[in-house]
Amino acid sequence: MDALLSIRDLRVAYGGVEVVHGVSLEVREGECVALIGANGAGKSSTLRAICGLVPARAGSIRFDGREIANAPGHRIVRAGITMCPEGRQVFPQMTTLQNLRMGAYARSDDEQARDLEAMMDMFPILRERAHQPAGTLSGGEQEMLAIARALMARPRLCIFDEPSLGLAPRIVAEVGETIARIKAMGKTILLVEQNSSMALRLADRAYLFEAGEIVLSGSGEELQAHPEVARAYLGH
Ligand SMILES: Nc1ncnc2c1ncn2[C@@H]1O[C@H](COP(=O)(O)OP(=O)(O)OP(=O)(O)O)[C@@H](O)[C@H]1O
Repeated sequence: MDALLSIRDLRVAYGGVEVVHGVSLEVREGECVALIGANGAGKSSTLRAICGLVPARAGSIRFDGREIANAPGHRIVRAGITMCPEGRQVFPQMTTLQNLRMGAYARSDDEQARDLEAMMDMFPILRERAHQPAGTLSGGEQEMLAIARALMARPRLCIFDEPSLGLAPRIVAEVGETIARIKAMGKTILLVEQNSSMALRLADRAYLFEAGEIVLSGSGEELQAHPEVARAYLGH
């Protein structure tokens, strides 16, 4: 079976300086795939190129059999790719409810109402905070809101960029459980995470980035057991 997302020889540059040097990876339907590696290794730049937020200097990004490299952002969103961005990026002045509706602005009112209920059931704290400006929510609550807002788009591929960043350990565990639940719902997930042990526990497969290249790939378990990964990224 063809992968849902298939990247071949992707190169990304900022102002002529290349930071992603020919990356190839795949995400199959229903999989949770993690990208791990040190700060600045090129994981976020790879995600940004998939979403059309930075240009692909070279290479191919195929989603559901169609080329999307350098396609306009709205076409990529319409194809079914939704990003839950680093730093949550909720709209601080808008209420929780308004933020959630923004996730589904392109869909019918009936569908929106149904999904809003489903999200409030999945994240009871968001029901409690429904009419509160999102900027007044705690970091963990904002992360849940950002995840729920991404799901409101009913994505075929849900991309998470550093969902645990800056959160207390207890909340990080909650975010991990949430991603596991989303995976159990059958969603396809691409996850970038500094917390390598959480990412590798969640992931069916993972890729290790170093200096703009993929240097290792395998199942989450294989990478957890790999001596170099254990030493450099898991602190064992
Ligand atoms: N907007 C930008 N302009 C110029 N250079 C950038 C820009 N964004 C990222 N870079 C550089 O590109 C390289 C790859 O960064 P990227 O954010 O993709 O890495 P990362 O693996 O996701 O790390 P992090 O976890 O810090 O986000 C780094 O050297 C970074 O400094």
